Order: sequence, then structure tokens, then C-alpha cells
Amino acid sequence: MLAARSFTAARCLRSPRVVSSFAPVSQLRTYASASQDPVAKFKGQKGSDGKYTVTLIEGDGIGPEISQSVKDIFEAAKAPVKWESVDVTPILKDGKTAIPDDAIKSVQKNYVALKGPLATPVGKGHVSLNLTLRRTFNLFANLRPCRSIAGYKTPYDNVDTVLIRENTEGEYSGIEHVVVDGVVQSIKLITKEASERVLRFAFQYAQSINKKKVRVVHKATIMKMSDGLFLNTAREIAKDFPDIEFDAELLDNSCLRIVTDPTPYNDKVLVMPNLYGDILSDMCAGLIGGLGLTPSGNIGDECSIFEAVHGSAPDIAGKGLANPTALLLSSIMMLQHMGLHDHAARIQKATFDTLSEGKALTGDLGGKAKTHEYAEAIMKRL
Ligand SMILES: NC(=O)C1=CN([C@@H]2O[C@H](COP(=O)(O)OP(=O)(O)OC[C@H]3O[C@@H](n4cnc5c(N)ncnc54)[C@H](O)[C@@H]3O)[C@@H](O)[C@H]2O)C=CC1
Ligand SMILES: O=C(O)CCC(=O)C(=O)O
Ligand SMILES: [Mg+2]
Repeated sequence: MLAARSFTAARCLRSPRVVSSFAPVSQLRTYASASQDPVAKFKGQKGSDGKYTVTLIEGDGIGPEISQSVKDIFEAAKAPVKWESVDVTPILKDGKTAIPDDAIKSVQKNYVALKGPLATPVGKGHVSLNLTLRRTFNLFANLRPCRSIAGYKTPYDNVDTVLIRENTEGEYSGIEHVVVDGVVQSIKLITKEASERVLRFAFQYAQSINKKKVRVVHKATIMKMSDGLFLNTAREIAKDFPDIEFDAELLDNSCLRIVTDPTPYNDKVLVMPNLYGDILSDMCAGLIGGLGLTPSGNIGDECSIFEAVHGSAPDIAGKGLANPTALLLSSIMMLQHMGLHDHAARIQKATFDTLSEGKALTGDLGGKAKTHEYAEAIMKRL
């Protein structure tokens, strides 16, 4: 018997219309009732000025620069969004790193946030605020689509991977301690409940974008109990989705095969524990031109936070060199999630047209344009 809080197939998508190459998240009805449906929620949120308030966490490093581009492009596109900027400088609560209350209230009130990258100190210092946000809001699935950009040449022209990463536990549970001097233990926590939640999301998502296969990526050969639980839960969930073909592959083999030829992965949704998804999503970004291009959505039942796959890029921060596309595509996923499909489609078309024209590319894509010049080229097309 699966956990009582599990989602049923009846709660999943009702409208499988795919409107864009990225994530039509709003078409997934993983919500118990219409009152929990994000699109219904957002309709109720429309202000008297016709705009929706969205929480904005600008982030560190290149975060403010790429956030500015998104804000400028949204304004030029007349997207009905009002930004509510919040500070997530961590506070200590009962000796643990926590997000300030004002930021939490803002995301809870608005149901949706766009987030720039947040830097995590290596070793000593606060724990990852990215992971803290995901756990704070129970954002159980991290959806990371990665698709070739038409006109931008890479060794593969037709990459179209969709990776879904368990987002609240696994290797990133943050449970570490010194056993004795010189011996440290780090616990990989896998629960059936969290596994079931993200796996069911993966099957529903596959249906919504017309992918016929779901593949679990794992190392249950080595981590027999933890990855074994994830894999066995997947086998159980798969029975509820007879129209979707299910299989499994070992992580190391997946890495080899994807970089050798990603094409066989185009008809699949890949779902996996936290660490594997973190690594594989950067690897997939490398197949299409780098981290400047890949978006993501942290999806929860109550609220969702959209962000790029990349980090704060300290090596190029403050120089106007950052590519804002990844955050912009994340904001397009966010608009789709809110049911604002027309605005999403317009901004997406202007972005892809600018990229394929190739005249105003940022340095990571071999161009000379500054962050704002690339953004202006997109705005001219709106
Ligand atoms: N979700 C998040 O907020 C994430 C935060 N981080 C944090 O970011 C910090 C830096 O991590 P790194 O390992 O350096 O990874 P990173 O993703 O920040 O950068 C890796 C490489 O990609 C380039 N790059 C990344 N985004 C780019 C963009 N938009 N345009 C052009 N080039 C771009 C960087 O210049 C760098 O050479 C760390 O403190 C890490 O904890 C890392 C990954 C995700
Ligand atoms: O939180 C961090 O420092 C890194 C997180 C990360 O790499 C990711 O979410 O992809
Ligand atoms: Mg990462």
C-alpha cells in the first residue's frame, strides 16, 4: 500500500496540450482540488492593476545582472507581473540556517518565485540556501529540461532530455557528523514517501509532454537499500501508468551513453535521486552549449520556485558577461505554470529567434554581446 498522502492518477493532468518546448507545468494537476491548482490560485491573485505579484530572489554573483535582463524583457513584453524582491540572507533559528520570515511569507502569499543563483561557501559557513529553500517549501521535484537551440551548433543538433531530480532528501539531506577524529559519516536519506511523490510526478509529466518512456537512473547495485527503495517504488508506481514504458539504468552507464549519443534519450523522462540529478543536469547542459542555456523549476504542491541550473558564476560576475537565457527560460516555465501561455510563447519566440540569428550572443556562446545587449536584442523582437 502506498502512503496515504500519495497522489492519485486522477489528480494528474487534465489538459495535455503542449504549448512550448519547455515545461507546461501548469498542465500537471498534482493538486488535490481546484483550490490548490496553481492556475486557479493565480487567477484569484490578479491585482486591480491586472498584474500578478511574483517573489523575486535576485541571488548572488551574476544573479542581479541576469535578473535585470528578465525584468527588462518582461516589461518590454508587457507580461502582467509585478516583482516582489526579497532578501534571503540566512538567519539562525534554533542553531540551524533558515530563510528569513519575510521571504517565506512572500513565497507563500504569491505561490511562485523566480530565483537567481545563491552561492554556498565550501566547508565552514551556512548550508546551501538553495537546498534550504527547496526543503522549506517542500519543492519535491526539480524539473530540468535541456533542448538544443536551433541555429546554435554543437556536436549534437537534437538533444531533448528531460531530467527530474528528487529535490528534498537523498545525498543532499545534510545529515553529516564526525564519528571519531578523521572519520566523517554522511547519511543518504531515502524515504518511500518522497520517492513516490517525485516518481509519480515524473510519470505524469511524461504523459503531459507526450514522452512514452520513464527511466530511473540509479546505483541500486551498490546502494542496495537506498537506491533499491527508490527503484522498487518506481516499479510500483509504473503499474499505475500502463501507457508509459518503464525501465532503469545505472548512473555510470547513463553518463557514458548520453555523452556518446543523447538521441536515444529524447523519448524518455529521466528520474533519479538528488545528487545524480544535480550532476547529470550540468552534464546535459554541456551538450547544448553550456549552463547559460538550461532552465529549471522546483515544483511543490503549495508553491514553486523557478531558477537556472547554473550557479552564481563568480568568475564572470559583475562584468556584464553572463548569459541570462537560462534564467529567462526558467521565467518562461514560470509563466506557463501560472497559465500565462501567450506571454510565455512570445518571450520564448523572441529568445529563440535572437539565439538562432546569432548576431547578439554572449561570450559563453562565442559572441561579443554584453548581458544587456543580448537582452535588448530580445526586446527588439517583442
Ligand atoms: N541553484 C543554485 O543557485 C546554484 C548555486 N551554485 C553555487 O554557485 C557558486 C559557483 O559554483 P560553480 O561551481 O562555479 O558553478 P557555476 O554554475 O556558477 O559556474 C560554472 C561555470 O559556468 C559558467 N556559467 C554559469 N552560468 C553562466 C551564465 N549564465 N552565463 C555564462 N556562463 C555561465 C561560469 O562562468 C563557470 O565557468 C557556488 O557557490 C555554488 O554553491 C551552484 C549551482 C547551482
Ligand atoms: O546549493 C548549491 O550550492 C548548489 C546546488 C546545485 O548545484 C543545484 O541545485 O544544481
Ligand atoms: Mg548543480
